[in-house]
Amino acid sequence: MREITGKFITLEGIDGAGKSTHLEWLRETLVQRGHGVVVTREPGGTPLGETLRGLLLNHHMHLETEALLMFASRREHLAEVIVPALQQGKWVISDRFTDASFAYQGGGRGIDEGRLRILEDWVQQGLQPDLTLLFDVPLEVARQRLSANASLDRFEQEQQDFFQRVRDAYLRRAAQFPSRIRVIDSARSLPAIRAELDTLIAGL
Ligand SMILES: Nc1ncnc2c1ncn2[C@@H]1O[C@H](COP(=O)(O)OP(=O)(O)O)[C@@H](O)[C@H]1O
Ligand SMILES: Cc1cn([C@H]2C[C@H](O)[C@@H](COP(=O)(O)OP(=O)(O)O)O2)c(=O)[nH]c1=O
Repeated sequence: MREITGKFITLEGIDGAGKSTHLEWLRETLVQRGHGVVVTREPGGTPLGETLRGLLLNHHMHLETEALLMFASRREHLAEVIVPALQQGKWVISDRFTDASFAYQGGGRGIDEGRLRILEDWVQQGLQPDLTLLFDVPLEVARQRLSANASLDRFEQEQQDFFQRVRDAYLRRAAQFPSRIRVIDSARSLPAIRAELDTLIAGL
């Protein structure tokens, strides 16, 4: 297998935390530094993954089916997009990755963490992001930001207690992997957040 020479950055947080807002800025900043950059997302990132995303965001399904499809989409994404780009020395930025499965399917839906770890090992075979930016905001702030958005998907329509469990699970995971997952206080102004992101990516 070819060596991995690129860097893998993932963005995480509850819906409305501000991930998408920072994604384009991050891409431009890395391009300005001379890196080849691939921006992608989960669920999705490949033609098959985008079809699975449509089902995951709109169809009701058993909670374990949901978890399995998230990892099926991820398997395809790694094989078709993430690993080849990293082998070419590119920097890959993914809007969500496996921490989202631990937060939403684990924390939110209550799937046993051990089962998710089996899927993680199977699909990733040890590959982990170099840096995960966890955009963290209180639920009320995220809800207010989302309310500007007219059509909410199956996850965004969940109740506050669901998002509280998701946020708590993200923060537990950040405490478990402190050198990989950096918690960004996303209730601050955009310039303040960008200054912190700048420092974090400079350290990669
Ligand atoms: N730091 C911030 N301050 C004020 N508004 C923000 C901030 N970050 C994001 N927003 C706004 O909140 C909304 C949701 O942000 P978005 O990036 O789409 O969230 P996510 O991708 O995490 O669901 C958008 O309207 C965005 O402009
Ligand atoms: C990657 C992933 C996403 N999700 C959920 C979280 C989000 O609510 C949803 C779609 O993510 P996202 O792309 O952040 O939604 P949007 O485009 O509306 O900002 O998928 C999981 O539940 N598990 C996962 O493993």
